[in-house]
This record gives sequence, C-alpha cells and structure tokens, in this order.
Amino acid sequence: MLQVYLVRHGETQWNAERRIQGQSDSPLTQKGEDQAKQVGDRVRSLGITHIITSDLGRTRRTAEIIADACGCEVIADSRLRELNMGVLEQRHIDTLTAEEEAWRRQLVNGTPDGRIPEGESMQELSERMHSALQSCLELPPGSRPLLVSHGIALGCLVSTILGLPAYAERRLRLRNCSISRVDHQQSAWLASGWVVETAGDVSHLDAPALDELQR
Ligand SMILES: O=C(O)[C@@H](CO)OP(=O)(O)O
Repeated sequence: MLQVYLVRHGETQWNAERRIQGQSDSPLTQKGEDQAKQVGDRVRSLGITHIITSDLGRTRRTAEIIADACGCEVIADSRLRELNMGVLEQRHIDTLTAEEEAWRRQLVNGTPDGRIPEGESMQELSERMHSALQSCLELPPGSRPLLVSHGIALGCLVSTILGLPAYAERRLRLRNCSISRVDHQQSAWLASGWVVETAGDVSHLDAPALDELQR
C-alpha cells in the first residue's frame, strides 16, 4: 500500500496579511519557517523517500526545510501549484468589490465551471492535482512520498478522493504546515484506490497559523 503525505506550506507574509496568493507568491514568515521545521521533526522518522513540491517559492522553501530533516532531494512539479486566482491575485481579501466577491464565491458555491477572470476552475485544479498524485504510483516499490502544496489545491484533492465536489475544500480546514495522508489500497471489501487516512493534522505545531480562523 502506497502512503502519500500531503503538507501545506508554512505561513507566508500574505497569508498573515490576508492577501490572495494563488500562483503569485510571497515569502514564508519566521513563523512559517518554524512550522516547516516542526513538520521536519515530525516526519523525519517516517521513512520519507521523495519530497515533491509545487514549484512556487513558498512551497519550495517549505520543502527544502523538510528535506533537510529527511535527507532526501526535492523534486518540483507545477501540477501541485495553488488554484490560479486570476485578476484577484495579490489583492487583500477585505477590499474586494461586490462583483469581485461574487467571482470568488462562484468557486465555493458549486458553479461547475466558475472561475475568477483569467483564473482556473476547480475542475481544472482537481484534474492536475489527481494527475500529480497518480504519478506517485510510478515511483519504485517501497517509496513513501511527501507532497508539499497549497490550501485550496490539497483541500480539493482530499475532498474529491472522498467523493465530494471539489468546492467542498471550503469545509476542510487545512492550516499552514498541516499534515494529511492518503493511501492507495487494493481491497475487495473496502474501497479500492485512494483513501484518506488523515486530514489537516496540526498536532506537531506549537502554534497553528491563524489565517484560516480569520476568514
Ligand atoms: O493562495 C492563497 O492565498 C491561499 C488560499 O487558500 O493558498 P496557500 O496560502 O495555501 O497558497
């Protein structure tokens, strides 16, 4: 059975300021760096063989810190990027106009192809995240990969594995540097394929980020 660990990156400057990142980027705060070290401490004895990360700066930095603890190399995969939030990227969440807020809401209310202008739909996000996860099945037998990605992207992946719509990610709290795990199992009795073992564990963090609570 393949076990895949899923980690959201550490807190960033814009997470703390409540600004929308998407595929734009901001650096980890000191707290974010500390969170990533705590993930490293938590997973160093788990036998992680590969660290595969979104190619954005905040995830790469988080991955490097975890890789230092695990002693494995970091592989970048652009399929693990955050949802492209188009024209709203870099904006402060509290300054959106009513029209802009309606674009954002399309993503969370189930409009099938809802997207922010110049952005990506949840369906497109789901397809590329599942494609990245599926690639883990091609790793050598005995591998135990850890993927570093983003809040909406990982929430969408976990929700859709559970058979929920992609926008159900809004009901799943995946804080910065939370750890989730999905396993690929073959079972005649239980569901075959991907199953969710853990979602959003923050018990290894001394101070979970507040950004999700502030929304
Ligand atoms: O892009 C963002 O602003 C947030 C949205 O949840 O994602 P992350 O901080 O995980 O990249």
